[in-house]
Amino acid sequence: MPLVAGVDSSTQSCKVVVRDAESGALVRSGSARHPEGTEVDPTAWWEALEVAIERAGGVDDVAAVSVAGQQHGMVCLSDTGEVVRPALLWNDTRSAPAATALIDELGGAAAWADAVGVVPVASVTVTKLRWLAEHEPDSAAATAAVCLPHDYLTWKLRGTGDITTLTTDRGDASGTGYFSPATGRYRPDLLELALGRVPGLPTVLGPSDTAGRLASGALVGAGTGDNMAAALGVGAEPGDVVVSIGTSGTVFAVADKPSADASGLVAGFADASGRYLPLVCTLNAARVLDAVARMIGVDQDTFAELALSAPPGADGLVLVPYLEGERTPNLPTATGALHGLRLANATPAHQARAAVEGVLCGLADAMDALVAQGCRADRILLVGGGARSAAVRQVAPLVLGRPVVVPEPGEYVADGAARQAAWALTGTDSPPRWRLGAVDEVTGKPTPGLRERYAQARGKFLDRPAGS
Ligand SMILES: Nc1ncnc2c1ncn2[C@@H]1O[C@H](COP(=O)(O)OP(=O)(O)O)[C@@H](O)[C@H]1O
Ligand SMILES: O=C(CO)[C@@H](O)[C@H](O)COP(=O)(O)O
Repeated sequence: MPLVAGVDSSTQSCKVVVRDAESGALVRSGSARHPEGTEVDPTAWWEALEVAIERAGGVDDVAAVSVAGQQHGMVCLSDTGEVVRPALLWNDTRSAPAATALIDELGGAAAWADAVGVVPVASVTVTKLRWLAEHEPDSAAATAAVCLPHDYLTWKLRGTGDITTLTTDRGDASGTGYFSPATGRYRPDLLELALGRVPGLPTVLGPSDTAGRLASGALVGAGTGDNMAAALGVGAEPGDVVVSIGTSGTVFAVADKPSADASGLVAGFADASGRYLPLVCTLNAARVLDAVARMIGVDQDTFAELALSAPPGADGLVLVPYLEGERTPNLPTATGALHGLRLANATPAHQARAAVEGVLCGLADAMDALVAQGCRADRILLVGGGARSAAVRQVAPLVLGRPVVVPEPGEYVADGAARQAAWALTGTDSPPRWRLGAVDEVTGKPTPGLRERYAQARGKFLDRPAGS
């Protein structure tokens, strides 16, 4: 049976899986770390991809490969295909004032939601281009083409070196702020509004299209954004809500119609199957747990044990998790806060519990916003690195207020990319059916008063110190 490879070039690392194209069975895998920070030289992602491929036993024997990547990152290329400046990532908040200006200039949030399905916040690529034009005009002038992380890696894999051959897909393009998921077309006027001109853009491929070939002759699929790939990886269908706890916290659903939420809470993305992917994203998820584990001086497993040893609701201790500022709600200069501290709850266990509950309360708010947009939440699937935590798995239904289905720990973004590669190979109308594998259904009684207490606390925090 032919093999296919899927890549997840996410914020913290690059993961590669090699699977059987027909059954989806995992054959081998590898990963490599990415540099820290909210601006990263894209060549570091390429180097990490090469290492991860090697650790996965290479791709010389695969028949097709697809790349999924962290969304929104601004990759600027010169006319000879050199990187002009480090990419600004989805979690870089410096373009928040540019987002506000662009909203005003187009006539308000509803105008953006109608045009491209998203209301710009600092994460969205179009705001980063405005920041570039204002703060680094030389880099802006040197930018002959702009693309996204998965577009860049897909192009590097094909090795043409010619920026006119860049490709993307409608899923990732829908996170730029200059592509309309509803029409399937770029909005060059919005790009011009941001940057003052229209640089070269990747060609938008369909879900099972081929971008080109590797030197080995293997097909290169269209690739997509990491959340779109995760939806493919878990086989999400309308009625499913996926909650992903990675560097970002995301809550999303597959939908048959495009969405346009003028409140800006729900981003109306396209998916990787030809449908749509309304999504809410927070900047603060697994890394909040990492940070609190560090603060109390324990590893992940001890952190989870501590969190589960504290009572639900942490005896009133509430963590507002805005350590990175926040995107949903749109509070780019916010910081985190601990509220309700008393002698009785001043313990590592209470802090661990409050951290898990705080992150999940933010995602429960996100799920409410998604449901308010008309998405059904018949089944909730929990994935991402944070879902490896026993505390997250057990506390999730107590906060989300419904049973939660947890697939076996795995790399669902890379799996989704592999499934897309298999689809490019077969050329069928829909992606091949791969079995999801064992799932664990976790239930529990919702914690009384927890979300109300979080709602009381979430607006109370200090802003970041000036200049930081
Ligand atoms: N057992 C665990 N408990 C808690 N967090 C975990 C555990 N395993 C991994 N993580 C966290 O998951 C995060 C990485 O998740 P991942 O989905 O790979 O992120 P990304 O795709 O954004 O790079 C890291 O912050 C890591 O600390
Ligand atoms: O910005 C978004 C979604 O809109 C993020 O979800 C990024 O796509 C990064 O994903 P992870 O690295 O956290 O998986």
